[in-house]
Amino acid sequence: MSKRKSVTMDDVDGFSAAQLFGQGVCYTYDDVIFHPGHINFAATEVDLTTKLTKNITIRTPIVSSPMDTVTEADMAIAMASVGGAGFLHYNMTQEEQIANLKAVKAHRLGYVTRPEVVSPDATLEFLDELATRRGFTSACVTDTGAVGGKLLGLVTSRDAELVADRSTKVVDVMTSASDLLVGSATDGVAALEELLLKSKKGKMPVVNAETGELVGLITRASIKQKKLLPPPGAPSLDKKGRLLCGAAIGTRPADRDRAVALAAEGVDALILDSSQGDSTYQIEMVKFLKKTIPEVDVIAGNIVTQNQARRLLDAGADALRVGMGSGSICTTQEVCAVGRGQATAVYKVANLAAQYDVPIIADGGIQNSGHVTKALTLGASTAMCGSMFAGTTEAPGEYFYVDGVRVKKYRGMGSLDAMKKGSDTRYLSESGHLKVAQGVSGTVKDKGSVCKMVPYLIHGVKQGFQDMGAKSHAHATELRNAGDMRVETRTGAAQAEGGVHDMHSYKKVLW
Ligand SMILES: NC(=O)C1=CN([C@@H]2O[C@H](COP(=O)(O)OP(=O)(O)OC[C@H]3O[C@@H](n4cnc5c(N)ncnc54)[C@H](O)[C@@H]3O)[C@@H](O)[C@H]2O)C=CC1
Ligand SMILES: O=c1[nH]c(=O)c2[nH+]cn([C@@H]3O[C@H](COP(=O)(O)O)[C@@H](O)[C@H]3O)c2[nH]1
Ligand SMILES: [K+]
Repeated sequence: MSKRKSVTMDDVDGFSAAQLFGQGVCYTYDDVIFHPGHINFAATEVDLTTKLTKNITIRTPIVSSPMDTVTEADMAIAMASVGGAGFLHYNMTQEEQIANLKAVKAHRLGYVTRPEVVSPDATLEFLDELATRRGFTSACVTDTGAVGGKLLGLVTSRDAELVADRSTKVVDVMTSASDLLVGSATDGVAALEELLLKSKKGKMPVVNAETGELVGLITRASIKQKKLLPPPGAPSLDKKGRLLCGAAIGTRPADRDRAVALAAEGVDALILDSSQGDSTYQIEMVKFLKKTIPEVDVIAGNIVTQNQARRLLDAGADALRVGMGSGSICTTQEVCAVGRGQATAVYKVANLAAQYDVPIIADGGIQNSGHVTKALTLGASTAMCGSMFAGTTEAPGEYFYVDGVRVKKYRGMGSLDAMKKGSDTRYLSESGHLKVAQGVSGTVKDKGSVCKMVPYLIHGVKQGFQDMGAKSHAHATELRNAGDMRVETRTGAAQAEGGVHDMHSYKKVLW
């Protein structure tokens, strides 16, 4: 018999999530910290495949928020390309939102996102204006002035720069289609890229060989750019092989028409975009949508409690969006005195939604990969980001400089700024002329492309899962439900210790 005294452990080392979140205190991501688990697999083996909604599975558990400084077509294309999803905002007309959706659905991976296209009658002056605003050096010319029109030619800065008369029409200076290197859309992207590289040319329009209609553009610069990015992995696609795309709508009567029109163009999921989703308006809307366009999944919200969740789940919601006042630009908790700490909100709502087999989206307050990891391990199936993706190349709006720093605008959808643009037709509009903002407007730094950011972010999350000993989302759920995933709160000093400290100076470079 061994003489060594048997080793005893404290009865309680950390808490189960149920214990921690059942004490009448609400916490957010930074308040809580997870205990490491046992590692017997590599971080690269972690599978983060998850449900966006009841019927949609995606490989990358991150989505972009339907805000007018975050998600239009370019962001939705980029997010689906890296295996996540984007939700088009609706602070624009129905026609504009449909045009954005069509651009996503028409996009082919490997092609330039939304190539510049002009009509043959456009003047060089018009081209100059476009170039200054959008910073491009060439444009395809089609009979309709848009992708889908018959390709007539290509106009580059070289064709146009030395022409003194700026009222000259594009048709008079362009290189016509018959003299161009043109690819056929039936060829794969790899073959098209090879053709372009071999030709030593800079750009190649790609057409439908039978009709001559422009399908897209491949450029030497875009091939080079792709080589600099981490491999994106499998994209998120719909049943027809097109990029997945979601969109937001409201709960006003006109939003019913908008929803039906979006469904006709192939939208995959609709978010009912509200700060407080537990309303008769939303319940009626969920029921209407499930009856009228059952092929489209409906995401209801925002909510933060089980009571709110139950009503929306009973109405038939296919996913719930969780978060009230947690967003970086949100002032709802200050203005309205309602909301909840985001970690508690996610945990509590996820617990109830799991009983309906409905996934939840943790929306707002995500600042780093650790927050995504916490959201997912507390029960969210995806994390929704606003500020993290604002300021990227794919976010709407142009860059400008503030105190020498390159920035883009980022604003809350309930800010006065956004309300002026259009959401005032709904936002607190019951009060007539009185407008009380529930968000702010400001700027965020240039962050480069989301196509580069997301793969690193996801790898950070995979490392977090590995540290906790969870191989997948389902495994994390198992550990959490069994009480094997241990969690504690952190004091202010512990939080400070967990961050960078005692440095004279440092630079935080994440990847
Ligand atoms: N997640 C969050 O913490 C917050 C998000 N936001 C964002 O701000 C934007 C605006 O949010 P909300 O003002 O909550 O938008 P909303 O459209 O849900 O509500 C605006 C007002 O219209 C009323 N309303 C809605 N449907 C109606 C109908 N059918 N008939 C009559 N009245 C109706 C609502 O009760 C509310 O008073 C959204 O993009 C939202 O995501 C704003 C504040 C907080
Ligand atoms: O109180 C608010 N006032 C607003 O004006 C506002 N606009 C957006 N949102 C919500 O914030 C989320 C984005 O949050 P992050 O920037 O932290 O990612 C978004 O996804 C929204 O849920 C708002 N909340
Ligand atoms: K906030």
